[in-house]
Amino acid sequence: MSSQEQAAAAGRFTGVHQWRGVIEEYRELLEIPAGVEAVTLREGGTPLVASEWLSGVTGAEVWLKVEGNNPTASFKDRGMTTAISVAKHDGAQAVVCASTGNTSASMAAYAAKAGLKPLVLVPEGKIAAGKMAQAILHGAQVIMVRGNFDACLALARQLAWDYPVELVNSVNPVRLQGQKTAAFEVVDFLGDAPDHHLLPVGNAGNIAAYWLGYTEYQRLGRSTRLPQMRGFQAEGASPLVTGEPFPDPETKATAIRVGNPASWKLAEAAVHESEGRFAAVTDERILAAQRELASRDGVFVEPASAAGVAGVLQDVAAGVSYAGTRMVVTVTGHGLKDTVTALEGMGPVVDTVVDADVRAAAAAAGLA
Ligand SMILES: Cc1ncc(COP(=O)(O)O)c(C=O)c1O
Ligand SMILES: N[C@@H](CCOP(=O)(O)O)C(=O)O
Repeated sequence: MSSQEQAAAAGRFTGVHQWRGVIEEYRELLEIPAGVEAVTLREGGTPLVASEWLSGVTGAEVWLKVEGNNPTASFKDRGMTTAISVAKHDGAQAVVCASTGNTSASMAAYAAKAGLKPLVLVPEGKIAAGKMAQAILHGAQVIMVRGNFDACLALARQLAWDYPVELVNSVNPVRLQGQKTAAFEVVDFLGDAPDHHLLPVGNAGNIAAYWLGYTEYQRLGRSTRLPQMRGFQAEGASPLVTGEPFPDPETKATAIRVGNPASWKLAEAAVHESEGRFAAVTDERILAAQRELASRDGVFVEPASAAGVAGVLQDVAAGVSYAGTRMVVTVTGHGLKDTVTALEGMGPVVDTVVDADVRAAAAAAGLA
């Protein structure tokens, strides 16, 4: 017996297949130049976690695609490995992005790994502390802009146009190449595409990327069907629902506080071609969904990430039937990124203080 076989027999991790990151796992399906060396933090390979709670609520088989398990704790890493790898391959020295937080955290991490200079433009006062800390610790130069995300993106585009710095927002098509691998993983895991795929939508690159992935897999014969794509936006930032840009988008789900999504047309095409739809969910529903997901399924996501879950609950309350179907709901980023918003509105939840005494603790816990 080889040492690997012995380790496997003993039930230990053998390293037979260590996940290599999305470029090496799916290189032949990615439209990136041949020979690009992967700048990777072993992103992707995230779990599909069965949600007994949502399955019970809907009568469907519901899976959560938990993207907070990526290296910088959001789905952005899938696109950043490709964008930064190609930027480095092409000789870039510096990269820039506009961000509501997660893109900046991801870009900064991959730029650090690649030895590139990261420059971040964020809307002043609207970035969760955890994301800001990530960008700063990874060495980004962070510039606060008096304006919203859409203004930051316009500025980032102009900077990349006028100066030697590569734009790595999702308007860079290489980003979507990486992000489409989430759809590949769903099919690889489930054996086929689900009936419905639900997810939060902000700048709209991700829903476009999933659709790209699903349609490519079907064309390759790796799946037999396509899911209906259902995108959920925060009510105060729901241009894809109303059909008009929001000049002043507002939502507590700061990650999706976007008034004029860059991938508007691609997202509309995904929804139209899949016979899906967009819908808006209120901040109250988003925050309630975030709390329920954490307390019922043990999955802690940031507010924006709960928009798809809020959408499922809203649909069911409105009489939409998912019964008997198979659904995937992407939860896009980890809850630890924004603990302030998570605890807001919960009141004094930890207000019991006792001496280090077992009887006092038992009495306070209602055990005695
Ligand atoms: C946590 C989180 N969820 C959802 C989204 C929305 O993704 P997209 O902008 O690709 O629509 C973003 C970023 O926009 C995000 O950071
Ligand atoms: N939520 C995003 C907004 C920018 O998205 P991108 O996918 O176009 O980079 C963020 O995290 O900044």
